[in-house]
Amino acid sequence: MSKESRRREALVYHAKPQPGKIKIVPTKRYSTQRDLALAYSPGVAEPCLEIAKNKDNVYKYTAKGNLVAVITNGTAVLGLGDIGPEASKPVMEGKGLLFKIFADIDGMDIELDTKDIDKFIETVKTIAPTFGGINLEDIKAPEAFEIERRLKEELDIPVMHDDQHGTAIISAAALLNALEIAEKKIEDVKIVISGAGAAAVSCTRLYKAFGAMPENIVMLDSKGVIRKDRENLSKEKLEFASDRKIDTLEEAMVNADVFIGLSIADIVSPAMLNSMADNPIVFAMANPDPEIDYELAMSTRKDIIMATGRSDHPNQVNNVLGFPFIFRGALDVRATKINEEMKMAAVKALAELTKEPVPEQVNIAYGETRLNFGRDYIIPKPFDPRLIASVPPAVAKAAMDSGVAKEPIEDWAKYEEELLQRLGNDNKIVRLLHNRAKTNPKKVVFAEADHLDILKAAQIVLEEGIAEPILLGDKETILELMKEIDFDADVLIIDNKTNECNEKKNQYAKKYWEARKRHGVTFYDAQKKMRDRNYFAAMMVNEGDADCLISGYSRAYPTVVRPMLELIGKASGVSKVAAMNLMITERGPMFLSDTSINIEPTSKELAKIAQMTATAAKMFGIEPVIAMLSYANFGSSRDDRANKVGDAVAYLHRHYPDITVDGEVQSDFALNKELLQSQFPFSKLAGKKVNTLIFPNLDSANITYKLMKELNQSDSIGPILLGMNKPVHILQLGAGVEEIVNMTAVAVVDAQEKEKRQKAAL
Ligand SMILES: NC(=O)C1=CN([C@@H]2O[C@H](COP(=O)(O)OP(=O)(O)OC[C@H]3O[C@@H](n4cnc5c(N)ncnc54)[C@H](OP(=O)(O)O)[C@@H]3O)[C@@H](O)[C@H]2O)C=CC1
Ligand SMILES: CC(=O)C(=O)O
Ligand SMILES: [Mg+2]
Repeated sequence: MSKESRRREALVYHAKPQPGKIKIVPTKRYSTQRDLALAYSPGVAEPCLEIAKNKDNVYKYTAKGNLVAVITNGTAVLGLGDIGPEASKPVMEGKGLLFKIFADIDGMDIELDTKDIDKFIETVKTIAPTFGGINLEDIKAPEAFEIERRLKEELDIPVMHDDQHGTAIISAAALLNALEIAEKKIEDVKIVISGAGAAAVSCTRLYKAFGAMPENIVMLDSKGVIRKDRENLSKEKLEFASDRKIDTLEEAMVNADVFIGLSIADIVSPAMLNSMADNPIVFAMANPDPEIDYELAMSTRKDIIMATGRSDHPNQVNNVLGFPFIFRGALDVRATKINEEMKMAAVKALAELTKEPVPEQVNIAYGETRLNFGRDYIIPKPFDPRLIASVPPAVAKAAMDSGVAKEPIEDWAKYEEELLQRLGNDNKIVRLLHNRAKTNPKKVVFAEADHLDILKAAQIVLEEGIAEPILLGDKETILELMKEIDFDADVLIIDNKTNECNEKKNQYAKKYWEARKRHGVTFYDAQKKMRDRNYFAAMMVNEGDADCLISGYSRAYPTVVRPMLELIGKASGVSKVAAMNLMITERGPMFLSDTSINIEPTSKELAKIAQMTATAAKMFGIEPVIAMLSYANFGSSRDDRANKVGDAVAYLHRHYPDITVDGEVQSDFALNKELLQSQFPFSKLAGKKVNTLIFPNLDSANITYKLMKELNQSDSIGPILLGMNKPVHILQLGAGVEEIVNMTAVAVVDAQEKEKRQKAAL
């Protein structure tokens, strides 16, 4: 993606559909008069009085315990410098977003319009009763040091300057691992630190705590090497002043083993890298642009172990890996501080986690085939779901052992489960899907490309690397709409209504006629059909001119399914196709079938639908646990409709013993694992978390998924066609851009899977 398109995309991302990145939502019922009488006057007086009696009750009755203030004055925003409180707000909202998605903490950004240390401290102290923790952010040194020190002394909630300690923790973990790979000892290595601000000073202090020798360290600020004989050094700079009689970065880099960049962009040259010792470790962490460009560094030396603060290269050494998890652990034991012991525990947990086998879903999420501890993987990836279960417990335990925890944890297994549940409702599965598509993008024909939303989606999938779009539709309209959204990429546009396309139309018509001539289709009919974009698009897929097809945006579902069934047909061994919806729910992703095709399936068809749904769930990296739903439980009714579901289960148990499936079962039992365990302990679902629901007929499935979508605002992907011979997917009438993008990713992954199966069959 070019810098200019990233700029535009970032601005639109922040501006639309509503400005900013976070909002506040209520967590309690509020619909009736009775609810409001509890939420507000008179009921609200009761918790007020309890808290007035004992301040600690504020943790029991309010959101304080999970609320962290992200506070700045905008004086050192990323590497952009002193850009002021308003301009820093997107970064602070971003931290709030990261707090939420990685650790389920509510992060509230607060931008203060003051550079006066006392005023800053006084303000934070005044608002501190609201919060469970204070995350100081992007405040320049040396003010940041005094602000943090005094607030830590004067407040009894955890206070952490993220740029200092978050960065120190992450970079120390990465450094320890990089040194292990380079086979060097921290006591021996020569370290150059570029930057002498908040981040650099704290990082260097922590490296010293892990064994780095002061005489091996050279630190530089904007004026060059910080020498002991330099005048007017702050006390923090003096702490790292060097005896060496050198002045420049160029001189400092000669024979250095480690370069730590916490300063500004583009100050390291290839020549400097070449002057470093063997297996040099280079952490160029300035944001958004590092001290040396990643590609430039990697092309300069092959033996380099390189990291940046950015997410678009391997080894992202960025405090995003730290602050969400450190505060999670601190809040969960009501720590009064974040102390050295807690920081060291976080470093060790991160360093050790890197050496554990990486779960497949992390590989998929990052489009990697096999992440393994080594030069390109010295620190876990932020989307690693194991982080939440590793770092907060380590931090919480250290808080307890060092005596700063007010509410110690007793049941660690339960705590770990609670941590994992906190992340149940995010968009991991969508991310996983997109990243999987990106590993091997396919050619997708959009059969209704002369619609704005389709074009917007096509632009996104192209720019994201999910797919290579082919735009089918009225060329003039397409070009006009593309101009409207600045979609200026060179993509293939096909207008099957024009004469330009006659050759292809004839070729496809001939093929179609060959296949259908004994079904009453004349060559003239076939030619006419090829003017219909769904027929034309289906032939493109059949003939290999496109890998997948997306249609249905502007037409009713059945009118689009029909030509697809006629031309593309079912996969071998499939008697009936079906459709599945993936719902993103509070309890995690759920697969629902058959939501769109089979009105009253027989028991055998129902079994087949379950089996196809199981295969599709695996495509999303999820092991299906299937409940076959009914109004009855395990033979409690002799009615034909309940028997049908019971027979389907018996068929599945006989023919597909590896699938975890049971029923017939009512939906409340299926979704409540304790209830099921207590009443039907013999069931294959007992004690398991059901993630796939197979409905007895189309009425129940379709009504349920639409109700969930509308009532719960659950995101839905689908209906995803199951059992087709080629990756063809049909949108819901008027689907939104996000839905179209997601369906395109489904189509691409479907194509990848079909390709894999074909290769395996050869
Ligand atoms: N990857 C990550 O997780 C993180 C990265 N960072 C990055 O680190 C950088 C510094 O942040 P922070 O410490 O908060 O900011 P500060 O403002 O506290 O410090 C900036 C430091 O950079 C020094 N500097 C400026 N120009 C040069 C130069 N040409 N050569 C050497 N040093 C120079 C300044 O020198 P002087 O003292 O003379 O003014 C100052 O010491 C930013 O780019 C930020 O994005 C920060 C935190 C986390
Ligand atoms: C990552 C971060 O906090 C910074 O660059 O300031
Ligand atoms: Mg920062």
